[in-house]
Amino acid sequence: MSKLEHALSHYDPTVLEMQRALKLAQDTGASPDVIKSIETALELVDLREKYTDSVTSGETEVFHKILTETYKHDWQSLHSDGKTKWNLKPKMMTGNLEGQFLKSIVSIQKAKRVLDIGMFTGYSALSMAEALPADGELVTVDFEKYLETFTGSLLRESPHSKKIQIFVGSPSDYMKDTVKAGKTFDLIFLDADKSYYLEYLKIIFEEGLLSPRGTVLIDNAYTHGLGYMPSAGDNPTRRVTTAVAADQSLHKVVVPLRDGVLMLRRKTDVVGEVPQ
Ligand SMILES: C[S@@+](CC[C@H](N)C(=O)[O-])C[C@H]1O[C@@H](n2cnc3c(N)ncnc32)[C@H](O)[C@@H]1O
Repeated sequence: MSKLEHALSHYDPTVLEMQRALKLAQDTGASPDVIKSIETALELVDLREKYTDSVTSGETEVFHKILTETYKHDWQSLHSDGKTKWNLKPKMMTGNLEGQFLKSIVSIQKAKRVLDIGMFTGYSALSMAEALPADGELVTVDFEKYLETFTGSLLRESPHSKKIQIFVGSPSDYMKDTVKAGKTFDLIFLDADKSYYLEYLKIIFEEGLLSPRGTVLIDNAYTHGLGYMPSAGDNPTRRVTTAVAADQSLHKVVVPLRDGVLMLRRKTDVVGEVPQ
């Protein structure tokens, strides 16, 4: 598979387990029918992904460039040389399927102000910015100083970058300052370090960062299975999803797209009224 296909199967634990089962079946001399059946299951996953991609709107040239440049870059050396805090990896990009989903939500929401936490090379930021009106604004936050120039120049390839503002630093500081300044966001996408999400959600819902009728999207609700595998034990993903599931003020839905996207809204914004 070409790297640029940017498929989900590389982190779906079910697929990894099926690949393991296939190898076990081959190594232990299982019947040809068993081997064929496992191969068919793996092929079906691949076909489903290709089908999903073929029906979904395709990516434009600028996104192809983001993908290509991100895959070409030597992130490992940057990290080893101390130029990035995180060992950044191309597979961290949201990619076309999720990008188109984010874009749809921005347009359905009729959002004018969007906050993107975890910029990396700007795939999610630009996907959402493309759906904003001309006077819309998207702020993308990342703690990696290195990305300011690298991602900034990639984003400038698109005219929609005029709506994008890059903030390098701590997301909670940015969020708190925004609340103090009396500004809100209509859509907030979280795609960074999950250990901080409960703190972000407090600022978003309790301190008022989210506009009335706003929406929050949290990426990696599955986190390669950490959200639901019994063997995974306690981890940041599960702490966030457990807290969210218990919060009766929120309407929540896990969208099983790529690594899972958790959509949150205030329940009062979702539950309709009964006609009198
Ligand atoms: C999964 S990537 C984001 C991918 C991006 N949304 C996209 O579509 O390509 C996570 C990003 O979050 C950033 N990050 C991680 N921890 C952070 C933190 N505590 N504060 C700010 N940014 C952080 C990383 O530098 C990385 O660029």
